[in-house]
Amino acid sequence: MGIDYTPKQIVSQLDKYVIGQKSAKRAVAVALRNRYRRMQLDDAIKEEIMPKNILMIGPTGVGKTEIARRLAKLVGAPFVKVEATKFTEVGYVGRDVESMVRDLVEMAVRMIKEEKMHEVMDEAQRKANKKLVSLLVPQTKKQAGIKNPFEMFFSNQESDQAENDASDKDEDIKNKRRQVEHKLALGELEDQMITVEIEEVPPSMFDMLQGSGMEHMGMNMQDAFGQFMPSKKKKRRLPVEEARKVLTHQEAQKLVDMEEVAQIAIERAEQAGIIFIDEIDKVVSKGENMANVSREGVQRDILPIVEGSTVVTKHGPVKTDHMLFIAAGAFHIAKPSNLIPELQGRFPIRVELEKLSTEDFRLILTEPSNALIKQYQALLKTEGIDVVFTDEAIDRLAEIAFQVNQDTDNIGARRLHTIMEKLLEDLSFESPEITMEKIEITPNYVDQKLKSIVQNKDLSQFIL
Ligand SMILES: Nc1ncnc2c1ncn2[C@@H]1O[C@H](COP(=O)(O)OP(=O)(O)OP(=O)(O)O)[C@@H](O)[C@H]1O
Repeated sequence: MGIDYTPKQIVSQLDKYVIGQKSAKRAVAVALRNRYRRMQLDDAIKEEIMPKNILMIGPTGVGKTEIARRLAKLVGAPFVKVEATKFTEVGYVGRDVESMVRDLVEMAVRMIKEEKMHEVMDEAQRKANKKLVSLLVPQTKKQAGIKNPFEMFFSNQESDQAENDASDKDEDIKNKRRQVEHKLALGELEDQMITVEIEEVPPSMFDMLQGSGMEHMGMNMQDAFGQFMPSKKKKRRLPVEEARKVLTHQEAQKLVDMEEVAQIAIERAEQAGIIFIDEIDKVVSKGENMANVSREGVQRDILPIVEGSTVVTKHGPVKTDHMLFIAAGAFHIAKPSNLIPELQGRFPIRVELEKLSTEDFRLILTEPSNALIKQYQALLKTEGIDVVFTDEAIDRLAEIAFQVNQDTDNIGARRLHTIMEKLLEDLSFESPEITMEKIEITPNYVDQKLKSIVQNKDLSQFIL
């Protein structure tokens, strides 16, 4: 799935979402292609080739995460983003570094489960429809006694004789079921209320211990306690239309072999997983005090995972050797050379991301497939309003974003989110009552909504 993209193809796909940042895009494209190249080799040499991890250096909000996340999506690779600062050294309270691998596997399991559920959807739907029929026309007299919508259609057909004569009754039920099936197929029973049983799977001991730094203990405890935590069943009354969705989901879950899912997920995480470690520069020490020593400890703990080790997860052991790690940081104060040497060696590809210019902001607002302006336009269109931005208005917004970033904190393209929200706040509130079909956003409109805030530094720190 996309794994055979050439680097050029990858870059051009990334261009759809991320403006500029050419060298970072090229680096991840090559890393991905190398994976594909490795796959073509025979096992002996394949095992020898380790992925070349990437260090992205650049200020906040310039597209580091976006590039990695889009890349993963493009090729169906499991992806997690973690903050290096959330980890503490082994033995201290906080997340242990291995949790990033467990999170990746969880992500892979969700992904594969979704894929598998999709594959069995037709069969699940057929089964759900069958179940709906038997809920609407229960088999036994006792069940038939439960008030159900079917009675509204067929209760007059029930007779004492049918009660006594088993085969007549069977025939009767068959007929009723056929009729209900027909009505269901025609969509005539969609609003009927029925009672369905919903199974709630309780969290496992392992899940409960996640994040407590005691996950490894959970491995054994899960076995010990698992049997005391049966799944709960809850009854809910729902219209047929909703009940069908619930039943289809339940049937699909039953059809999916979770052991197979776990196995494929582990393989996918091992071979294609991408772990994005943000704020790596914040765990860099200069060795001056205790706090710094503990930061270095985090790097030492991360090292074996990046070098390749086996992490125990509830789905089984996972090897990290061929996962791709992308570490990122602003490196304003610390430098990559302040990382412990072994870790530096594991991130041989260094790419710098550029600060974003006014022109970049203009492009980010308009060009990407998911550009903010397109998103707001789509939202307001649902109220029947066409919001049109003049080129000058977009220029003005880009200038404001740039200026506020300079005057307050530079949060990169994230500034555009707050600015757009403020700009369209009133319109979003009033749009259901507005009768105009087209609203033009002009530089004047932009100034009217934002100028006073931009000019007041204290205010813009809070609002924009
Ligand atoms: N070059 C860009 N092109 C398009 N959108 C961008 C770009 N840079 C940032 N954005 C948008 O800004 C937001 C933040 O970007 P992103 O998460 O990539 O930041 P980052 O560089 O990883 O920063 P941090 O390290 O603080 O997480 C996202 O919504 C992203 O879509």
